[in-house]
Amino acid sequence: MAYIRKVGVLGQGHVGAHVANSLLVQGLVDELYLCDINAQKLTSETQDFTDALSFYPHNCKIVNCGDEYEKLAGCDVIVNAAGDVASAAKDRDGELFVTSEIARTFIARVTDAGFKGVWVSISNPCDVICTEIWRLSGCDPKRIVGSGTALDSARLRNAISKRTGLDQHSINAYMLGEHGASQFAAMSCVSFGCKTLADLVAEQPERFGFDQLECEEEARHGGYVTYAGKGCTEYAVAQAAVRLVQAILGNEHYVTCCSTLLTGEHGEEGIFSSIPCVVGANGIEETFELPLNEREQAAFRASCEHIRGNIAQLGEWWNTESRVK
Ligand SMILES: NC(=O)c1ccc[n+]([C@@H]2O[C@H](COP(=O)([O-])OP(=O)(O)OC[C@H]3O[C@@H](n4cnc5c(N)ncnc54)[C@H](O)[C@@H]3O)[C@@H](O)[C@H]2O)c1
Repeated sequence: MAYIRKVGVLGQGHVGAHVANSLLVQGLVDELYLCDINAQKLTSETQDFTDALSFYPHNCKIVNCGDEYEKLAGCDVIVNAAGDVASAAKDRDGELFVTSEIARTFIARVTDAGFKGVWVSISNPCDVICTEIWRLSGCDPKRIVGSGTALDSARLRNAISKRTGLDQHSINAYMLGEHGASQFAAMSCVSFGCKTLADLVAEQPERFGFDQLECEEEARHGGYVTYAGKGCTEYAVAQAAVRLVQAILGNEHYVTCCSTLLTGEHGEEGIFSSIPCVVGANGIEETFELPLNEREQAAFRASCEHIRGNIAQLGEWWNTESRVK
């Protein structure tokens, strides 16, 4: 019998709706379970997707789950896009108390209903919410994949592509650390094919000797350029998340930067943050530690401290409700 791919999406705002639509457009899902506390919005989105079924590559069962999170328990992957993006107008930390409270409403319920699949979490502050999912579910942390700096790394590749004329797909370049203001570019590890940026700077300085800090800044602030005119970012993050879902459903062993529980990488542990990861059927299959230079190592440490600072603001429920021993 053919395997039935089941995906749940929590939150049908700008991001969640685009995730659902992309999953359908790409034919990646056979059963789609949608949740939102806004019943009217959810009914409308479900209707719109259902109306489009004749035009997607194949049929799909689309289920309006309302706020009955337990109905997502049989999914292979649950995408968390629940939040309130208006609270993030100034920075992503603005949603800290909102999204952490929202996540508290569903993590234990989904877990207790027997969810055995992989979480792909997008909601901001992404690294804090991933850490919360781990603590409140007690599940194997490998089963939690934060979209993290997958999108910021794409922005970095765009910045480098513009300056070098090379295709984004041919550039290995990652933003590491928090999906937030403290992220940084691991420029010492950038390569094109197997050729390092440092070698190319020496060989073709006029083309590859671009301002690296300017590229890093473009990647860090790209989201705010988008947010300024739309009040949200949606297409790019949805594609980044759907790429992760595809890698999980296809057991691809896809290498990307995303948020994972640190277990000693670069001297850090106990929180989620972005480093290069191998993504497959079990979630995070493996992590890669990059040979960061001194500046980058210090930036990673500072970024992790920022995430810890946010977690520290959340109060005692963080510890009392934790299922991590
Ligand atoms: N990681 C990234 O790269 C990235 C990029 C863009 C947005 N985001 C984040 O993704 C999240 C969603 O963004 P958006 O623009 O779609 O926000 P939005 O405000 O448009 O939509 C959020 C949706 O979540 C729903 N929701 C709230 N509480 C819920 C609950 N308890 N259960 C189910 N649904 C609930 C709301 O009703 C709303 O429909 C935000 O946290 C945002 O900051 C992350």
